[in-house]
Amino acid sequence: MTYPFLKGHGTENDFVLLPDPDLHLHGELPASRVAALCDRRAGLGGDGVLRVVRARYVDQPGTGAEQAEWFMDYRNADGSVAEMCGNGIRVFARHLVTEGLADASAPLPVATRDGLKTITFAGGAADGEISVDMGVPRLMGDTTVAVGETSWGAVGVDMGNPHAVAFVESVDAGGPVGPLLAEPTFDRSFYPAGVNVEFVEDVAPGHVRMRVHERGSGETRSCGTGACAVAVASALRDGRAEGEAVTRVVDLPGGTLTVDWTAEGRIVMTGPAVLVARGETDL
Ligand SMILES: N[C@@H](CCC[C@H](N)C(=O)O)C(=O)O
Repeated sequence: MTYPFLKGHGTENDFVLLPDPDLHLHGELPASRVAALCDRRAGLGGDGVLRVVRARYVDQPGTGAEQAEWFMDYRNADGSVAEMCGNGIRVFARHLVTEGLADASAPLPVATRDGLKTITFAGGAADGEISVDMGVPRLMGDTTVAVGETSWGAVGVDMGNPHAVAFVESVDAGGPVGPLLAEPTFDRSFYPAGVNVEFVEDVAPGHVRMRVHERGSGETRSCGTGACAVAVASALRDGRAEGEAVTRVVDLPGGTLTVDWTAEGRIVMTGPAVLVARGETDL
């Protein structure tokens, strides 16, 4: 039996897409199959899997499925389930528009485990940058993270999924953050479900640079929810007032994302999304 797939990325955070509109193709999609697909040597390779499902088959409360035609079923590379993926949802939207399953000229609602997200296509074009209303961030308070013997204070930000943002002198792999081959140490009572850890360096006012170690995927070239968490932590550190609109340009190893914190308190992330391949797999 073979299954259709596509491959795509958003700022080099890369995904295997599994079109499965009527939930016939991939069954339960066990963690072992996700991990096999994401394996970079024995599989297709990816930081995660995006299963494309019609929202009417989703009966989990809180997904917004009743207001959307499509549900993004996101899995990390190790097969674990995550609530939300900021780069993934842009790639998911690119796929829908490219296949004629959605219209780029209108806002596109997509159901996720973190609720309904609304996507807009720059200039209504099917091939431009994509913006996602990521909702209202939830501040979790202060915590600490460590790499080896070096620890930093960090800010907890919930973007639907959990983040710890640490400001550091330099994010270079040759510095204290290092190559991030292993998961940073964090407070498991603060993050009982694990955490995505972002290390951030200032570049210029309103402009930062980051690296990320993702829960369930290891170090990735980019993380959309992570960039949003970083923008929130950076704006708060710089004294953002309640109701003030601020923007952060966030450089990641795989590209640049722009994050707006609106006067209404919502986070809007903008960036590219690219489809690079399609085929069939028997994994
Ligand atoms: N790369 C994603 C985040 C994917 C989920 C994350 N690893 C988690 O487990 O919370 C993004 O672009 O947001």
